[in-house]
Amino acid sequence: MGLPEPPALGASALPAGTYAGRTVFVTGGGTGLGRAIALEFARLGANLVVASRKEEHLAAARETLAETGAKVRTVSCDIREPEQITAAFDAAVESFGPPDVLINNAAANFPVPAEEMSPNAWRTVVDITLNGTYFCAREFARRHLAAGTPGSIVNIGASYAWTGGPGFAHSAAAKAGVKNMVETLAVEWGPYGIQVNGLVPGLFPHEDMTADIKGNLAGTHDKDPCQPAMRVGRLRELGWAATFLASPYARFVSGHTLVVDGANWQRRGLVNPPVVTVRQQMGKGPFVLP
Ligand SMILES: CCC/C=C/C(=O)SCCNC(=O)CCNC(=O)[C@H](O)C(C)(C)COP(=O)([O-])OP(=O)([O-])OC[C@H]1O[C@@H](n2cnc3c(N)ncnc32)[C@H](O)[C@@H]1OP(=O)([O-])[O-]
Ligand SMILES: NC(=O)C1=CN([C@@H]2O[C@H](COP(=O)(O)OP(=O)(O)OC[C@H]3O[C@@H](n4cnc5c(N)ncnc54)[C@H](OP(=O)(O)O)[C@@H]3O)[C@@H](O)[C@H]2O)C=CC1
Repeated sequence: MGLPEPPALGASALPAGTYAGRTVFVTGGGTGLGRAIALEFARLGANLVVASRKEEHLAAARETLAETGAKVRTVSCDIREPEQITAAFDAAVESFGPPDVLINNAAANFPVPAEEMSPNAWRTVVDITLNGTYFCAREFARRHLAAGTPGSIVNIGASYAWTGGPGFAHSAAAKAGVKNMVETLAVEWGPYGIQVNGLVPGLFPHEDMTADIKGNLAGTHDKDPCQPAMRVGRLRELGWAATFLASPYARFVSGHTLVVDGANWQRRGLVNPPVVTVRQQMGKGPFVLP
């Protein structure tokens, strides 16, 4: 049986128009989870700013979000580059005024045994996932602090921030940093009216997943018997969680990371299954020095 299906796409837990006149800035909002989150804000009346590197992803955001009637601005931006983030926020202000909400969703990840990872591979993932998230939060907060206006930040995380992530040493370490940053920034910026929370998706397969991650999830299916929920997440479930966390109804929720994963990360057996190394899971033979 498992956990019941949620209400249909288009239903909302929040009143219609909750985000009317508000602007939401979503990094990586042209694909996958970022786009699903942006869509839920758009349905609730927000203006959307979507920032990422690739024009094809920005075009996908414009197409999806236009269907809701929302006003959308897309801007090319690599979140590793603070000056590009500043320019992206300038573009947002030009279109809609200062963003009220920042969804720090963009991230990078690929499976690789830790002993095989190049220094540049480590740096790249940490630079996008941890540094980029901080640079965006910094840009958002500096503008609000200077103007004396409130705001809300939601950082998208991953549950291996707590557990570690064999095969994902770079991303797991970066996401642990992202979760820790939520707790620090919520305290530092709360006095200025800025709420900072985290949102951790469980398994939410989608068509935009990179080939690496798709390969890693081969065998997963809709009614996944490996999940305590006996199913994977539905994208709208994440959209509802994000729009709640950033809404007026969650103003006293800050410094919290909400996990939406059907309890998957808590899963333990009475008896441990045999250990299968990351190399074996990836079909690799013994490590040899190059
Ligand atoms: C699982 C559940 C949790 C999910 C969490 C998620 O985040 S899902 C979200 C997932 N979504 C995304 O990740 C979307 C965004 N991801 C991306 O844009 C790319 O995957 C990126 C992260 C590589 C960045 O691109 P870029 O053009 O900036 O970088 P670049 O191409 O120049 O590579 C830099 C270095 O990395 C190396 N390297 C790369 N791949 C592999 C590999 N498979 N193996 C080993 N190494 C690899 C590459 O060789 C190079 O090192 P070198 O050779 O110089 O020593
Ligand atoms: N899908 C899942 O099951 C899970 C996802 N997550 C997290 O959810 C979030 C979204 O993941 P998902 O939708 O699956 O992944 P996607 O690969 O679909 O999305 C990643 C997005 O980040 C953008 N991005 C990547 N690098 C940069 C950069 N340097 N600058 C600006 N934008 C960038 C990409 O756009 P572009 O290429 O145009 O730059 C893309 O839109 C991530 O934080 C991920 O870690 C966590 C746990 C599970």
